[in-house]
Amino acid sequence: MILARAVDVSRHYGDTVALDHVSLDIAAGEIVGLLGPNGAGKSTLISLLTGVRKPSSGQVELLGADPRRPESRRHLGVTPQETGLPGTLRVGEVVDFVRAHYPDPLPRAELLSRFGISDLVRRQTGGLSGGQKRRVAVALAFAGRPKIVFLDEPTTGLDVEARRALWDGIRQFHAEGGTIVLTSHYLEEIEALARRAVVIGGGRVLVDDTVDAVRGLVAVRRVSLTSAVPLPALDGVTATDREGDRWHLLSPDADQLVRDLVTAGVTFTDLEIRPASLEEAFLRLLEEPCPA
Ligand SMILES: Nc1ncnc2c1ncn2[C@@H]1O[C@H](COP(=O)(O)OP(=O)(O)OP(=O)(O)O)[C@@H](O)[C@H]1O
Repeated sequence: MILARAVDVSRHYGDTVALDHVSLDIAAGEIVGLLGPNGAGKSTLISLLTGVRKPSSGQVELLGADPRRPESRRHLGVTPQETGLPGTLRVGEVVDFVRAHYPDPLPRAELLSRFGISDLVRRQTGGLSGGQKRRVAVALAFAGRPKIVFLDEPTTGLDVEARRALWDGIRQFHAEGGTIVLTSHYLEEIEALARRAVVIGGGRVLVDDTVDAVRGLVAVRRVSLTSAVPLPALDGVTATDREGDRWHLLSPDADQLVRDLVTAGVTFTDLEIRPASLEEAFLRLLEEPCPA
């Protein structure tokens, strides 16, 4: 059963094309990770699927109907990238306020304990730290026992322990049959939660595959070295940057690259190899011919 669907959807903001003919189905029981660089269109896609905005063209569906209809939205939970909590209310009061909008909400204590924030129940939200506010905002998406939840960068800015507590809450919801779409800038987060990853870049779906497959695509190494002489053309190198004598090369196979450098007789010093950042890997994907 398809819970959310985008069919050939585009969305423009003035001259900016935020989404460009995107099609996507989210089936019941899935956890789908949306990945992509800043400005790729992830938040826009979420805003269309949750009925906050309308597409410029194409169709969106939530639970088989227009996401703007209250009947569809009753089964929806959302935590946008930025949320405002009423600062003078206590966490317990905010939770009850949100719960009151749903026919069969989770009990307050259960919701708080699932997301590891029971100790905050009597605190005014205005006095919470940024990370604590974020945890409350994410928990609120689950208050009404939704069928599908959209989380836009749920754990950005959280420490490791808080992140794991939120992951546990998300996993429990999924284990009970819930469906989740989340965006993240951390591949680690998508790996921890999702099986399917959709990479969005320049408003288009670049890759829609298993997390394992996407990990393979973005597992690029950054090889840095100092060499006074220009480097020869090397197999597998997808990008080269030079700052004076310092060279930075991107390659999926750093071991082979180093062997090739030695074989080519290049004299180098200060060799450094590290994983390329996700942003570097996405830029590389964006430069490749689009498989979608
Ligand atoms: N309200 C708006 N008005 C004008 N342009 C917008 C608006 N919202 C988004 N955009 C533009 O649309 C494009 C897609 O933005 P979007 O926020 O959907 O990307 P994103 O993938 O969520 O990025 P990030 O990872 O930075 O959150 C960007 O070029 C952005 O500047």
